[in-house]
Amino acid sequence: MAFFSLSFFKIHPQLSKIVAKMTFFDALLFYIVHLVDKLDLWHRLPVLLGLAYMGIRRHLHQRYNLLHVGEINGQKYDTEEFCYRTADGKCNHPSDDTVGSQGTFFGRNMPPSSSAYGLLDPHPTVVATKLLARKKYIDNGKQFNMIACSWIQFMIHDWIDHLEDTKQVELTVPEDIGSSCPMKSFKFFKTKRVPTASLDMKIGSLNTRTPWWDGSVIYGNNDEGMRRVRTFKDGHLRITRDGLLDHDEKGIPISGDVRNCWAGFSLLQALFVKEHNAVCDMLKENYPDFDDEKLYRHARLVTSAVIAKVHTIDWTVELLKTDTLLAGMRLNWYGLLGKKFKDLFGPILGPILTGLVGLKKPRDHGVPYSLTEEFVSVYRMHCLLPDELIIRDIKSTEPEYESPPIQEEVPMKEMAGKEGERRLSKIGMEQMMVSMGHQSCGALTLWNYPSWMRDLVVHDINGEDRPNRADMAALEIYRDRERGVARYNEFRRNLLMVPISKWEDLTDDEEIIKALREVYGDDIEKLDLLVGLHAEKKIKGFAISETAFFIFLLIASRRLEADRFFTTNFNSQTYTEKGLEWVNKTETLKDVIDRHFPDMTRKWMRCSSAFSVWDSEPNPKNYIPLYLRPAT
Ligand code: HEM
Repeated sequence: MAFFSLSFFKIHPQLSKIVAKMTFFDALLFYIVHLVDKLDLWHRLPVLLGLAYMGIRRHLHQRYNLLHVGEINGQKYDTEEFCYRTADGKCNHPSDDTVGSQGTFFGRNMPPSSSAYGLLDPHPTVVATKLLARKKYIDNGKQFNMIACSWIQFMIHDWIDHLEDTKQVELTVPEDIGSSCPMKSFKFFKTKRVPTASLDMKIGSLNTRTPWWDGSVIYGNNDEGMRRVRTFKDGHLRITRDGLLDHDEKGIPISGDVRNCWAGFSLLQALFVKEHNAVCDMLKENYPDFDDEKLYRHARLVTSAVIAKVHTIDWTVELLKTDTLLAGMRLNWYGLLGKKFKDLFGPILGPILTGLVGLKKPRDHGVPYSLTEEFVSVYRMHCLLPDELIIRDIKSTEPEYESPPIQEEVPMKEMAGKEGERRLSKIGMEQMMVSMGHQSCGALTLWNYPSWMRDLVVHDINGEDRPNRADMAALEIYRDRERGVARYNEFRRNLLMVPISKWEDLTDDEEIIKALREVYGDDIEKLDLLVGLHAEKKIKGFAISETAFFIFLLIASRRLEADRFFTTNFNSQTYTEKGLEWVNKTETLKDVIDRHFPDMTRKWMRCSSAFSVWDSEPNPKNYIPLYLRPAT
């Protein structure tokens, strides 16, 4: 019926303003996308049509949702000389050595928020208490396990972290909700705001990690970090005999990034150190004249590509479990013609037919590569974390594929920081991996923010405990506002989405609507982004909101196509023939686990991906070719 009402054809004035700046062709594409959105249709279309929709949307975002922050003043350099990933991310962009290096600006996907609401409107602790705080743990069912949860933290610590100011802020809980808050007040460092020489974006913030997909989570973000983790023998990284990370005299792990670590996160770091060292050994065997430096550089390229591939065609496919997204993610890596064609003939036919990886030249769509403020905000996924980690007894003599029995439930707080490291060394790598594989992680929904994170010991950049604890739920609300990230409805409009016009457009849940009214009244424009993302009705199969997904659609491709080492230099000259073969033969996290623990998945994993709950059913066989499948 909505089809025939006048309001159906109306476009929000902010959207009209954006469309007015588009070319005629792009405006036409926008109207197609907008019509499909109004009918809430794209995710219900057959795979090929769904892909076409995503292709058009990504094109529009590449044109209208990439904003550069800061100056562009790097130097030209010799790309032949720097045909490896440098310690601080310099020398990747083909003509500007600084793009994407440590300490460069976060970009933006939209202008800073234009709303006039204050930093404390409504108070972040009120939002946290009334809308975010966990009432009862809600999990993700069989779709996503604790390895998947740790994986995304592993990625975040590869890509992004904001530089802090030396000035502190104190948030004091208003009296009327005081009794329901774990802390009466808490102090934290402001985000450092840095002036830029640019006229459009006068201020921005800096990324202390290298935003490239360069494995900095295990290799470090600069020369000093890189030196800490290397053994300088045979290209290897430091690891202990039990296969876990080494620690310094204070008990802090020695790895590329150690801030706010917990046992599940350091487990993945250790797994990929093992992977790096195994690549070094393979290279040494095949290229005996390679010295330590050459082995290290090539193994870093290979291991970073394995990480990027696992994320693209394994993790993301489990996060967004529909045929259309399975096709979309495989298309990004292999193209429409698929793996067999690409393995045989190489990436010869451009992005659509043979994928983004291996393109002749990197593509940044006219905007130098960085990760963005909005990307950080949609990755605020602390609700994935449970209250307890369930440790399984893997020595039990249960028949194959039955879940190993529960041995112990450990509060997550005890699995974090130095205490978590101590516990992990007792549990060991195998038992921890199998346990995490069998536990579902938390769902990204309201009232599911882990209570233990509302009184959290936070780390500084060196992994040391800070004296001031934080209410993370309230802090996250504050951070988005402080950084000028648009609130939910403005965010949607800037992303060319249909805005909500009443709470009922966001959710059918009456209890949630009542709580939203209590906090924001009837002012839907005031709704915080984090709350909106967690309240939004989800597309079937998606563990995240559609709004967050559209940022992913843009950035997931960009991380590959803007990187010289996934495009021009994704070849056997740069990676070595055997190195490239290693990447091409590794498809999933299961492949990596199998390499280092040959019996583990055979014995304990029943499902198809290491990111789903391990005792769940494997994906059913589907004889219809992927691209010809109907709507799911
Ligand atoms: C035990 C596990 C974890 C702990 C203790 C932890 C703790 C923290 C802390 C203290 C911050 C900085 C807060 C601030 O000052 O703004 C932070 C930031 C962040 N965390 Fe986590 N986190 C954990 C897991 C995760 C997971 C699973 C994700 C999933 C995506 C995640 C995503 C983020 C993001 C996106 C930021 C913002 C980074 C930035 O501001 O640049 N974290 N986390």
